[in-house]
Amino acid sequence: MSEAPAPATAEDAIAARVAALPWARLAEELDAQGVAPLGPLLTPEECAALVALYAEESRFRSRVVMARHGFGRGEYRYFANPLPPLVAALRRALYAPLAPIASRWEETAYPPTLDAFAARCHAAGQRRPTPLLLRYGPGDHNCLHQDLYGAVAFPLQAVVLLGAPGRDFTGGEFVLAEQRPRMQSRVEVVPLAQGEAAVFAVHRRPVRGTRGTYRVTMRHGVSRVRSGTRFTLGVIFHDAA
Ligand SMILES: O=C(O)CCC(=O)C(=O)O
Ligand SMILES: [Fe+2]
Repeated sequence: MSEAPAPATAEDAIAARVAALPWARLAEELDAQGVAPLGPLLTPEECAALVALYAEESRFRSRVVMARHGFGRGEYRYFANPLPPLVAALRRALYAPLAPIASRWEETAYPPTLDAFAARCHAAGQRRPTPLLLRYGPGDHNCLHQDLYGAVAFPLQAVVLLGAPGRDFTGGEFVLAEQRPRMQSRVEVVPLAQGEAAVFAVHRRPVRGTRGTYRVTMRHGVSRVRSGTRFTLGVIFHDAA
């Protein structure tokens, strides 16, 4: 038999897709830029199924209207446990190859599996799940921010664009800003197509300079949506207090 067996479940399919990514090259890109586009990760059907969940209130533990908090304009909802299988699979599969990078960056040992890291979060009182769906309409945007929810933090997170730019919405670019000590800030726009993901630094990353390694501060956000509605899935690995 020459063909690989078909994955038994949707979770297996996600795990196989994540495992097939070029992790050595992605690690180099994360080290150099603090962000790495992963390319296509979800099918248009999987994206549509996640967008459809947005209307199902019982799936979520809380809803945030961004303007009320000065976070920008738009809305997001944190999934309740149990997470949708696709989201749980993506979170678990992405954690494993990112843990060694996170350990290097923070000079500490992150556990090799998401379950073990979740246990660490829970022991610190961070028990609420953090994966979320975000929805932006015309004029909406997400101010530069860092997704930290307690003392225990994983330094990398992922985002998946669920709609098609140009068809479902215009504008709404994902952006990162890097603040270097005693220097002006640098921005990076990360173009994504429907179903494509990017991994990026949550709050800081190490940069090798001539006098050793120093840390730069990272923030991410979304530029103004010009038309249509933009949905994303955010995958944060630490749970919230
Ligand atoms: O909507 C986006 O592209 C960014 C969402 C975000 O801030 C996040 O996933 O943490
Ligand atoms: Fe965020």
